[in-house]
Amino acid sequence: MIERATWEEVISDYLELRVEYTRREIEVRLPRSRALAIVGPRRAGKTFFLFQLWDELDPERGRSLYVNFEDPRLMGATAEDLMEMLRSYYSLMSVPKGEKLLFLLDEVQVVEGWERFVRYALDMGHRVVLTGSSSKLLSKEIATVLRGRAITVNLYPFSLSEVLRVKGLEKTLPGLEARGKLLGAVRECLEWGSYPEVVFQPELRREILREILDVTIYRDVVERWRVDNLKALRFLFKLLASSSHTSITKLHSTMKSLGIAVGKPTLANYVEYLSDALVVFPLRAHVKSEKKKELLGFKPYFVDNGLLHVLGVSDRGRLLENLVFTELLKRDLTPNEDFFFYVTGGGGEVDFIIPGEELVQVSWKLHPENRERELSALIEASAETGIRELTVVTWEKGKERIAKLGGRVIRLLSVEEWIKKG
Ligand SMILES: Nc1ncnc2c1ncn2[C@@H]1O[C@H](COP(=O)(O)OP(=O)(O)OP(=O)(O)O)[C@@H](O)[C@H]1O
Repeated sequence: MIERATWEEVISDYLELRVEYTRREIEVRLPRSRALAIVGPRRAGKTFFLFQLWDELDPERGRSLYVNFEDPRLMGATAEDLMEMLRSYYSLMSVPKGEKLLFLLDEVQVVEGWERFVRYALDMGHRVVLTGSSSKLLSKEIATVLRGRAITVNLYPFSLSEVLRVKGLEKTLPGLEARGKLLGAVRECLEWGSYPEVVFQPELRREILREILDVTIYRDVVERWRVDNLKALRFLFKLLASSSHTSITKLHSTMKSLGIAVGKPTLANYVEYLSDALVVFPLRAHVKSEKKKELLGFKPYFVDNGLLHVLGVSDRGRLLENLVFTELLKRDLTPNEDFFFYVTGGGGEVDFIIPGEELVQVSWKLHPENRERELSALIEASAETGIRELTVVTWEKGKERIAKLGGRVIRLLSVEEWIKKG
């Protein structure tokens, strides 16, 4: 039981708390009668985004309260305590009972029965924004426990354009020096990713990324799912980082050949746990037949390039492909729902297909040896799907801006040109 005096202290402490943050470029609507759940991987900035929303929705903080339930003063809080929180707020702030409030509930999953309070608050006409860490509360679970009374917004590490804004480089200025700085910033994202802490404290980036990996693996996967074969999980994680295209069968045989004993169903579960923790995304092929989809395996992508880096990945092509993947995520596209990879009838592969919209091929550089392969896969995929928006994203910019082939036009963009277009 949390006493009223404790609630009053907690509520007023948070009302006074000011957080300096970089504005995120994420649009949200907060409808009445539904809670807004902010969902994302560890350390992406969910708490900081709550503070941004607080400033946007109630800048005076006159009819709202923020509570972080990991506050040690609130240990053991239950749904009944949340009712006491509400009463304490009305009396502390001398607000007439029944006045509509905005609740910002951080790490709400630690409160036993939180969903009952949220449903009650919505029924009473209050507005609710919440975050839950993926160790206990997955986005799909939020939808279930709130019985459809939540909308979710996905929050990932900074997008490239957010990083450029942080560094004051969002408007490209003419001149070699400005271009050099811009390329330097994009290269840093390619190698070190864009977790906010990494962007703000580059001198500590290796340690920060290692800590994020550990928290994700131990708290969101091992503890949550009671994984007992830690050796297999850690090895799998590394293997996923170094594989650009794989399948459970392939992973299983690689591990077997290295003497790591783990069953195929267990491996499939581990991949799912990592994907629930929003750290690894197994991207599937865009095909109707489930059997074919299974046969084509998946392409593992990571939520941030920095994680790949500390896992020892240095292949530039893989890093660039992953960067493009993370940008698609940040455009609010959901892997395996809104985008996939594509395999043509002739066996050519296109890295990303947004069905009905766009085909995107990623290549470090187009040169005579790979040009034909990369472009003809796009042309073939275009003929098969009817998609005419065709792009090749490269790192090294050639002189060519567009390629005309097979009666189609393909845009050749460097990664910084491509993000501007998005
Ligand atoms: N918008 C931002 N502006 C400036 N710094 C930020 C921003 N977002 C995040 N950070 C930095 O990243 C750190 C982690 O952010 P935050 O605590 O919001 O992440 P989280 O997603 O809530 O993490 P967890 O899942 O571990 O609870 C912050 O302590 C801050 O240093």
